[in-house]
Amino acid sequence: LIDLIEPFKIKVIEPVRLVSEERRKQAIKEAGYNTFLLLSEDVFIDLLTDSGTSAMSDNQWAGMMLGDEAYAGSKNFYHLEKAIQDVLGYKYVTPTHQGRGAEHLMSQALISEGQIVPRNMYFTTSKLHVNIAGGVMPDVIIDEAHDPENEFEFKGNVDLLKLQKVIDENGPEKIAYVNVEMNVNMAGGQPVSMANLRAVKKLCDQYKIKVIFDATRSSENAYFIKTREKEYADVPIIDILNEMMSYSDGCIYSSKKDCLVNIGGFLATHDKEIFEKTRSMVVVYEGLHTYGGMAGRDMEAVARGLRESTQVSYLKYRTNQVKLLGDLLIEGGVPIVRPPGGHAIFLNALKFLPHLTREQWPAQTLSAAIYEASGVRSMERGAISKGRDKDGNNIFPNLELVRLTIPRRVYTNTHIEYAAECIIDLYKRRHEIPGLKMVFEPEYLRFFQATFEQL
Ligand SMILES: CC1=C(O)/C(=C\N=C(/Cc2ccccc2)C(=O)O)C(COP(=O)(O)O)=CN1
Repeated sequence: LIDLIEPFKIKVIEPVRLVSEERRKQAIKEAGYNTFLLLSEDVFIDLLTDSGTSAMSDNQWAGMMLGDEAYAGSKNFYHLEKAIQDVLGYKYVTPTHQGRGAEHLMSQALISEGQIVPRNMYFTTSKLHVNIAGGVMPDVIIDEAHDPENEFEFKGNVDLLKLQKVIDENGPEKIAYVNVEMNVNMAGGQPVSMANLRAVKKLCDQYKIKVIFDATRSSENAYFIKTREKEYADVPIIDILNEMMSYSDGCIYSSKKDCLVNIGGFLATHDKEIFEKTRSMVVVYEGLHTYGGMAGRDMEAVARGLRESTQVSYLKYRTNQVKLLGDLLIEGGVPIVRPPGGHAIFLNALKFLPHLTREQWPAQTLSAAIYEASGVRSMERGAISKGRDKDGNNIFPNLELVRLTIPRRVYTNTHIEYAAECIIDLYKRRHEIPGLKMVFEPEYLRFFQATFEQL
């Protein structure tokens, strides 16, 4: 039990309720079988996302009362800048309203038309901002990441041969930067090893290619380095993070995850030129360079949350709660991506619903069926999220997944056990679940607003 014990006690609660099965059937139908379109009040346990859904600490809430809402030079910005310098080791900080703001600035600053941004594995908004800036984003992740059952403990790693091939085939000048995400979301929350980060930087330095991290879940990645790379077993998380970031020129960071806040983002860099480019743009798209679309109080909460996210007792509890869900589902025979990720458990919808064709959208079907059966909300992370190729054809990735994403410091292990029990019950009657057909498809990031009907 000691591995699961919460390093906190609860001071404030927010009531949740399980609406009737009849209401759930109606609600998911009204939402077009798209969990993004459900009303929060109809959701019992919300495992849609870990983004912006964490519980803040008393330390962070106290910080909210210390918001310096000066338009320019807010002291909370300097607290945020100092926290990033201390925890991540970057010298320069450009604040943004959330991760997409940082992705927008970074891609606009570094990419010119036709350039390439190799990334271990795509993330939807990251890829879209690279495309908007005129670039393309080929995946260079190791093959193991595409095999849900493969238990390699660093499935987020960059495949150095694939990266070398992209450089050789296109020439280093065509590479805008190499982009490495930590605890790779679309691969199942899978970490990158320190050894791999070091090797990627060494390779890129040979060609003077910049390395930009997506550090959104880097504290959890640091914890996996500490527990899985033996030479780091006794190294403090903050030192592991500093070393990780030393193998990059800069990062984008959606503070809504590991920084334990409900809104916020930033771009941080060692490179004065990147800083000056993005700092000049932030005033056009996000706000002044000392608030970037965040209130002073929000910057204070991020500064305090980033420091809190390096506590081993918290990271141990957090990642073990995710693993508890994974272990319960494995025990119940439910096919999931292994090993359990840092922020979520991903169900293998192809194996869960083998009677459906890809055009019946197994992952979309499963996420809707889970809600109807249990009031638990999950997120489709398969072909609907992947979208269409440049010829307009649907892409059907190996990883047709449903993500059960655990918010930080929010749910108890009883909630986790309830979700596991309901999904195991659903698995037993999986052949009864009908597929879906898409009846509305928006132009951008279709997974947010597409609607479906049962076949
Ligand atoms: C690795 C990574 C992320 O996971 C990320 C956001 N993730 C999210 C939120 C989301 C975004 C798009 C579709 C579905 C859900 C997540 O549910 O997983 C962003 C954008 O940050 P932003 O949401 O603050 O703009 C950048 N990088």
